[in-house]
Amino acid sequence: MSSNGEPTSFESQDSIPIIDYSLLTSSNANDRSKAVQDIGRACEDWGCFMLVNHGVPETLIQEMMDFSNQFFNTTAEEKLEFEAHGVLDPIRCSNRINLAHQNKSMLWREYLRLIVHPDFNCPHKPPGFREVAFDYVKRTRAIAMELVKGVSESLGFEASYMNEELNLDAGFQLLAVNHYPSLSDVDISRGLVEHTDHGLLTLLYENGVPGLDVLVNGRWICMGGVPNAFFIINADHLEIFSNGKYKSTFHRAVVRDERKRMIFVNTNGPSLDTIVGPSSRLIDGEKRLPRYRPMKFIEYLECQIKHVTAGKHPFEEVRIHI
Ligand SMILES: O=C(O)CCC(=O)C(=O)O
Ligand SMILES: [Fe+2]
Repeated sequence: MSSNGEPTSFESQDSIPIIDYSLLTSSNANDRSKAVQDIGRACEDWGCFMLVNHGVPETLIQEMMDFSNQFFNTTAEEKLEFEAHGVLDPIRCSNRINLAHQNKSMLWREYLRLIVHPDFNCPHKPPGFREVAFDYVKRTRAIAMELVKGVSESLGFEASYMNEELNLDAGFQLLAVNHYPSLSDVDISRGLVEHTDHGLLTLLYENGVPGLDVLVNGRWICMGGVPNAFFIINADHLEIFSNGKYKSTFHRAVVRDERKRMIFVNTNGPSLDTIVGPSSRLIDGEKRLPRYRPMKFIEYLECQIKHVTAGKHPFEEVRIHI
Protein backbone atom coordinates (compact mmCIF):
# COMPACT_ATOMS: atom_id res chain seq x y z
CA MET A 1 0.00 0.00 0.00
CA SER A 2 2.71 2.43 0.90
CA SER A 3 6.41 2.43 0.26
CA ASN A 4 8.20 2.82 3.54
CA GLY A 5 11.26 4.80 2.55
CA GLU A 6 12.50 8.30 2.84
CA PRO A 7 10.85 10.89 0.61
CA THR A 8 12.11 10.55 -2.93
CA SER A 9 12.07 14.24 -3.51
CA PHE A 10 12.31 17.47 -1.62
CA GLU A 11 11.44 19.54 -4.66
CA SER A 12 8.52 17.92 -6.40
CA GLN A 13 5.91 19.59 -4.21
CA ASP A 14 6.18 22.22 -6.96
CA SER A 15 4.11 19.95 -9.15
CA ILE A 16 1.29 19.53 -6.60
CA PRO A 17 -1.84 21.13 -8.09
CA ILE A 18 -2.71 24.63 -6.93
CA ILE A 19 -6.36 25.62 -6.72
CA ASP A 20 -7.32 29.26 -6.63
CA TYR A 21 -10.20 29.54 -4.16
CA SER A 22 -11.29 32.89 -5.58
CA LEU A 23 -12.05 31.15 -8.90
CA LEU A 24 -14.13 28.48 -7.16
CA THR A 25 -16.29 31.15 -5.54
CA SER A 26 -16.29 33.41 -8.61
CA SER A 27 -19.55 34.58 -10.16
CA ASN A 28 -17.97 33.95 -13.56
CA ALA A 29 -19.31 30.52 -14.61
CA ASN A 30 -16.23 29.69 -16.72
CA ASP A 31 -13.83 30.41 -13.88
CA ARG A 32 -15.85 28.31 -11.48
CA SER A 33 -16.20 25.42 -13.87
CA LYS A 34 -12.45 25.39 -14.50
CA ALA A 35 -11.80 25.36 -10.74
CA VAL A 36 -14.25 22.45 -10.34
CA GLN A 37 -12.49 20.51 -13.08
CA ASP A 38 -9.10 21.20 -11.52
CA ILE A 39 -10.36 20.02 -8.12
CA GLY A 40 -11.64 16.80 -9.69
CA ARG A 41 -8.31 16.15 -11.37
CA ALA A 42 -6.37 16.96 -8.21
CA CYS A 43 -8.55 14.61 -6.10
CA GLU A 44 -8.30 11.81 -8.65
CA ASP A 45 -4.67 12.03 -9.77
CA TRP A 46 -2.95 13.43 -6.67
CA GLY A 47 -5.22 13.04 -3.66
CA CYS A 48 -4.13 16.48 -2.51
CA PHE A 49 -3.75 20.10 -3.58
CA MET A 50 -2.66 23.50 -2.35
CA LEU A 51 -5.32 26.17 -1.90
CA VAL A 52 -4.41 29.81 -2.46
CA ASN A 53 -6.42 33.05 -2.33
CA HIS A 54 -8.55 31.50 0.42
CA GLY A 55 -9.29 34.81 2.12
CA VAL A 56 -8.34 33.81 5.68
CA PRO A 57 -6.40 36.81 6.99
CA GLU A 58 -2.76 36.14 7.86
CA THR A 59 -3.27 38.14 11.05
CA LEU A 60 -5.96 35.68 12.20
CA ILE A 61 -3.68 32.73 11.47
CA GLN A 62 -0.85 34.42 13.36
CA GLU A 63 -3.16 35.00 16.35
CA MET A 64 -4.12 31.32 16.28
CA MET A 65 -0.44 30.37 16.27
CA ASP A 66 0.29 32.71 19.18
CA PHE A 67 -2.64 31.49 21.31
CA SER A 68 -1.85 27.86 20.56
CA ASN A 69 1.74 28.45 21.60
CA GLN A 70 0.57 30.04 24.84
CA PHE A 71 -1.70 27.06 25.44
CA PHE A 72 1.13 24.56 24.96
CA ASN A 73 3.31 26.65 27.26
CA THR A 74 0.90 26.34 30.20
CA THR A 75 1.85 23.88 32.94
CA ALA A 76 1.27 20.14 32.71
CA GLU A 77 -1.21 20.46 35.65
CA GLU A 78 -3.30 22.99 33.75
CA LYS A 79 -3.36 20.79 30.68
CA LEU A 80 -4.29 17.75 32.75
CA GLU A 81 -7.89 18.97 32.73
CA PHE A 82 -8.01 18.05 29.04
CA GLU A 83 -6.19 14.73 29.25
CA ALA A 84 -7.22 12.46 26.38
CA HIS A 85 -9.75 9.72 27.14
CA GLY A 86 -11.89 9.01 24.09
CA VAL A 87 -12.64 10.00 20.53
CA LEU A 88 -15.67 12.08 21.53
CA ASP A 89 -13.96 14.17 24.21
CA PRO A 90 -14.89 17.75 23.27
CA ILE A 91 -11.39 18.95 24.17
CA ARG A 92 -8.41 16.64 24.22
CA CYS A 93 -4.83 17.39 24.88
CA SER A 94 -2.01 14.92 24.79
CA ASN A 95 1.69 14.88 25.08
CA ARG A 96 2.31 11.65 23.43
CA ILE A 97 4.87 9.25 22.15
CA ASN A 98 3.65 6.92 19.47
CA LEU A 99 5.35 3.90 18.12
CA ALA A 100 5.87 3.81 14.38
CA HIS A 101 4.69 0.30 13.66
CA GLN A 102 6.94 -0.69 10.81
CA ASN A 103 10.30 0.46 12.04
CA LYS A 104 9.43 0.56 15.76
CA SER A 105 10.93 4.00 16.19
CA MET A 106 9.46 6.40 18.70
CA LEU A 107 7.90 9.61 17.55
CA TRP A 108 6.84 12.50 19.71
CA ARG A 109 4.27 15.25 19.38
CA GLU A 110 1.92 17.27 21.51
CA TYR A 111 -1.58 18.08 20.38
CA LEU A 112 -4.75 19.90 21.27
CA ARG A 113 -7.81 18.48 19.58
CA LEU A 114 -11.18 20.21 19.66
CA ILE A 115 -14.59 19.12 18.41
CA VAL A 116 -15.68 22.31 16.68
CA HIS A 117 -18.90 21.27 14.92
CA PRO A 118 -21.85 20.78 15.37
CA ASP A 119 -20.89 22.25 18.76
CA PHE A 120 -17.89 24.48 19.19
CA ASN A 121 -15.46 23.62 21.99
CA CYS A 122 -12.27 25.39 23.01
CA PRO A 123 -10.46 26.03 26.31
CA HIS A 124 -11.22 29.39 27.93
CA LYS A 125 -7.52 29.85 28.66
CA PRO A 126 -5.50 31.68 27.54
CA PRO A 127 -8.09 34.50 27.48
CA GLY A 128 -9.06 35.37 23.90
CA PHE A 129 -8.10 31.95 22.47
CA ARG A 130 -11.71 30.79 22.22
CA GLU A 131 -12.87 33.83 20.23
CA VAL A 132 -9.98 33.62 17.79
CA ALA A 133 -10.40 29.86 17.36
CA PHE A 134 -14.13 30.37 16.73
CA ASP A 135 -13.38 32.85 13.95
CA TYR A 136 -10.75 30.53 12.44
CA VAL A 137 -13.14 27.57 12.51
CA LYS A 138 -16.00 29.57 10.99
CA ARG A 139 -13.82 30.63 8.08
CA THR A 140 -12.20 27.26 7.49
CA ARG A 141 -15.55 25.49 7.69
CA ALA A 142 -16.93 27.82 5.01
CA ILE A 143 -13.94 26.95 2.81
CA ALA A 144 -14.38 23.22 3.41
CA MET A 145 -18.08 23.42 2.53
CA GLU A 146 -17.29 25.27 -0.73
CA LEU A 147 -14.65 22.70 -1.59
CA VAL A 148 -17.12 19.86 -0.98
CA LYS A 149 -19.58 21.57 -3.35
CA GLY A 150 -16.83 21.67 -5.96
CA VAL A 151 -15.98 18.02 -5.33
CA SER A 152 -19.66 17.10 -5.62
CA GLU A 153 -19.88 18.79 -9.01
CA SER A 154 -16.62 17.25 -10.14
CA LEU A 155 -18.20 13.83 -9.54
CA GLY A 156 -21.08 14.82 -11.81
CA PHE A 157 -23.56 15.65 -9.04
CA GLU A 158 -25.30 18.88 -8.09
CA ALA A 159 -23.20 21.11 -5.84
CA SER A 160 -25.49 20.42 -2.86
CA TYR A 161 -25.68 16.62 -3.30
CA MET A 162 -22.89 15.57 -0.95
CA ASN A 163 -24.00 18.04 1.68
CA GLU A 164 -27.52 16.57 1.63
CA GLU A 165 -26.50 12.91 1.44
CA LEU A 166 -23.96 13.18 4.23
CA ASN A 167 -25.84 15.66 6.41
CA LEU A 168 -22.94 18.07 6.49
CA ASP A 169 -25.03 20.79 8.15
CA ALA A 170 -24.66 18.65 11.29
CA GLY A 171 -21.23 17.45 10.21
CA PHE A 172 -18.61 16.32 12.72
CA GLN A 173 -15.55 18.53 12.53
CA LEU A 174 -12.32 18.55 14.47
CA LEU A 175 -9.64 21.16 14.75
CA ALA A 176 -6.34 19.72 15.90
CA VAL A 177 -3.26 21.76 16.64
CA ASN A 178 -0.16 19.61 16.44
CA HIS A 179 2.95 20.93 18.11
CA TYR A 180 6.43 19.56 17.59
CA PRO A 181 8.83 21.37 19.94
CA SER A 182 12.32 22.25 18.85
CA LEU A 183 14.88 19.44 18.75
CA SER A 184 16.75 20.89 21.67
CA ASP A 185 13.61 20.56 23.86
CA VAL A 186 13.08 16.84 23.25
CA ASP A 187 15.61 14.10 22.86
CA ILE A 188 13.68 11.78 20.56
CA SER A 189 12.44 12.08 16.98
CA ARG A 190 9.35 14.11 16.41
CA GLY A 191 6.55 13.16 14.08
CA LEU A 192 3.40 11.21 13.40
CA VAL A 193 3.21 7.77 11.82
CA GLU A 194 1.74 7.33 8.36
CA HIS A 195 -2.04 7.24 8.27
CA THR A 196 -5.10 8.54 6.47
CA ASP A 197 -7.75 10.76 8.05
CA HIS A 198 -11.46 10.17 8.57
CA GLY A 199 -13.90 12.58 6.93
CA LEU A 200 -14.03 14.02 3.42
CA LEU A 201 -11.22 16.54 3.09
CA THR A 202 -8.59 17.59 5.60
CA LEU A 203 -7.38 21.20 5.59
CA LEU A 204 -3.85 21.76 6.89
CA TYR A 205 -2.01 24.97 7.63
CA GLU A 206 1.53 24.90 9.00
CA ASN A 207 3.73 27.58 10.51
CA GLY A 208 6.37 27.48 7.79
CA VAL A 209 8.42 24.69 9.36
CA PRO A 210 8.19 21.71 7.00
CA GLY A 211 7.58 18.16 8.15
CA LEU A 212 4.56 16.77 6.30
CA ASP A 213 5.12 13.99 3.77
CA VAL A 214 2.34 12.78 1.49
CA LEU A 215 2.28 9.57 -0.49
CA VAL A 216 1.37 10.33 -4.09
CA ASN A 217 1.30 7.50 -6.60
CA GLY A 218 3.61 5.40 -4.45
CA ARG A 219 6.20 8.15 -3.81
CA TRP A 220 6.62 10.19 -0.68
CA ILE A 221 6.66 13.91 -1.30
CA CYS A 222 7.99 16.24 1.34
CA MET A 223 5.67 19.22 1.64
CA GLY A 224 6.22 22.64 3.04
CA GLY A 225 7.38 26.08 2.29
CA VAL A 226 4.41 27.49 0.37
CA PRO A 227 3.50 30.63 2.31
CA ASN A 228 -0.10 31.47 3.11
CA ALA A 229 -1.59 28.38 1.46
CA PHE A 230 -3.77 25.63 2.84
CA PHE A 231 -2.84 22.12 1.95
CA ILE A 232 -5.86 19.87 1.31
CA ILE A 233 -5.85 16.08 1.31
CA ASN A 234 -8.49 13.48 0.44
CA ALA A 235 -9.75 11.59 3.47
CA ASP A 236 -11.35 8.16 3.92
CA HIS A 237 -15.01 9.10 3.48
CA LEU A 238 -14.30 10.80 0.19
CA GLU A 239 -12.83 7.54 -1.05
CA ILE A 240 -15.80 5.56 0.30
CA PHE A 241 -18.48 7.93 -1.02
CA SER A 242 -16.84 8.20 -4.45
CA ASN A 243 -16.54 4.39 -4.50
CA GLY A 244 -12.78 4.53 -4.84
CA LYS A 245 -12.50 7.27 -7.46
CA TYR A 246 -10.91 9.81 -5.10
CA LYS A 247 -8.49 7.80 -2.97
CA SER A 248 -7.69 8.72 0.60
CA THR A 249 -4.13 10.03 0.94
CA PHE A 250 -1.51 8.53 3.23
CA HIS A 251 0.57 11.12 5.00
CA ARG A 252 2.93 11.37 7.96
CA ALA A 253 4.92 13.96 9.86
CA VAL A 254 8.69 13.61 9.99
CA VAL A 255 10.13 16.77 11.48
CA ARG A 256 13.71 17.20 10.33
CA ASP A 257 13.98 20.88 11.16
CA GLU A 258 15.47 22.30 14.36
CA ARG A 259 12.64 24.80 14.73
CA LYS A 260 9.33 24.34 16.55
CA ARG A 261 6.65 23.18 14.19
CA MET A 262 2.95 23.90 14.53
CA ILE A 263 0.20 22.78 12.20
CA PHE A 264 -3.58 23.24 12.23
CA VAL A 265 -5.57 20.26 11.02
CA ASN A 266 -9.29 20.57 10.21
CA THR A 267 -11.15 17.35 9.51
CA ASN A 268 -14.58 17.60 7.87
CA GLY A 269 -16.91 14.66 8.22
CA PRO A 270 -20.59 13.80 7.92
CA SER A 271 -22.86 13.85 10.97
CA LEU A 272 -21.99 11.13 13.48
CA ASP A 273 -25.15 9.14 12.75
CA THR A 274 -24.80 9.18 8.95
CA ILE A 275 -24.26 5.79 7.40
CA VAL A 276 -21.60 6.32 4.76
CA GLY A 277 -21.18 4.01 1.83
CA PRO A 278 -20.56 4.55 -1.87
CA SER A 279 -23.05 6.99 -3.41
CA SER A 280 -26.00 5.06 -4.85
CA ARG A 281 -25.59 7.14 -8.00
CA LEU A 282 -22.17 5.61 -8.60
CA ILE A 283 -23.39 2.04 -8.30
CA ASP A 284 -25.34 0.28 -10.99
CA GLY A 285 -26.23 -3.38 -11.36
CA GLU A 286 -23.27 -5.55 -12.16
CA LYS A 287 -21.01 -3.06 -13.91
CA ARG A 288 -20.22 -0.74 -11.02
CA LEU A 289 -20.23 -2.69 -7.80
CA PRO A 290 -19.79 -1.12 -4.37
CA ARG A 291 -16.20 -1.39 -3.14
CA TYR A 292 -16.89 -0.41 0.47
CA ARG A 293 -19.35 -1.59 3.07
CA PRO A 294 -21.56 1.17 4.51
CA MET A 295 -20.80 2.07 8.11
CA LYS A 296 -22.17 4.64 10.52
CA PHE A 297 -19.63 7.45 10.83
CA ILE A 298 -19.35 7.18 14.62
CA GLU A 299 -18.67 3.46 14.32
CA TYR A 300 -15.98 4.21 11.77
CA LEU A 301 -14.26 6.55 14.23
CA GLU A 302 -14.20 3.79 16.84
CA CYS A 303 -13.06 1.25 14.28
CA GLN A 304 -10.26 3.58 13.20
CA ILE A 305 -8.89 3.87 16.73
CA LYS A 306 -9.04 0.10 17.20
CA HIS A 307 -7.29 -0.61 13.92
CA VAL A 308 -4.65 2.09 14.19
CA THR A 309 -3.75 0.89 17.68
CA ALA A 310 -3.24 -2.57 16.19
CA GLY A 311 -1.11 -1.13 13.36
CA LYS A 312 -3.82 -1.72 10.75
CA HIS A 313 -5.97 0.46 8.53
CA PRO A 314 -9.74 0.79 9.12
CA PHE A 315 -10.35 0.03 5.44
CA GLU A 316 -9.63 -3.60 6.35
CA GLU A 317 -13.07 -3.50 7.94
CA VAL A 318 -15.00 -1.76 5.15
CA ARG A 319 -13.25 -2.59 1.90
CA ILE A 320 -14.99 -5.15 -0.31
CA HIS A 321 -12.63 -7.16 -2.45
CA ILE A 322 -14.14 -7.57 -5.91
O1 LIG B 1 1.38 17.14 11.86
C1 LIG B 1 1.30 16.93 10.66
O2 LIG B 1 2.07 17.40 9.82
C2 LIG B 1 0.21 16.03 10.14
C3 LIG B 1 -0.96 16.00 11.04
C4 LIG B 1 -1.95 14.97 10.68
O3 LIG B 1 -1.86 14.32 9.68
C5 LIG B 1 -3.09 14.69 11.58
O4 LIG B 1 -3.13 15.26 12.69
O5 LIG B 1 -3.96 13.90 11.19
FE1 LIG C 1 -3.63 13.20 9.28
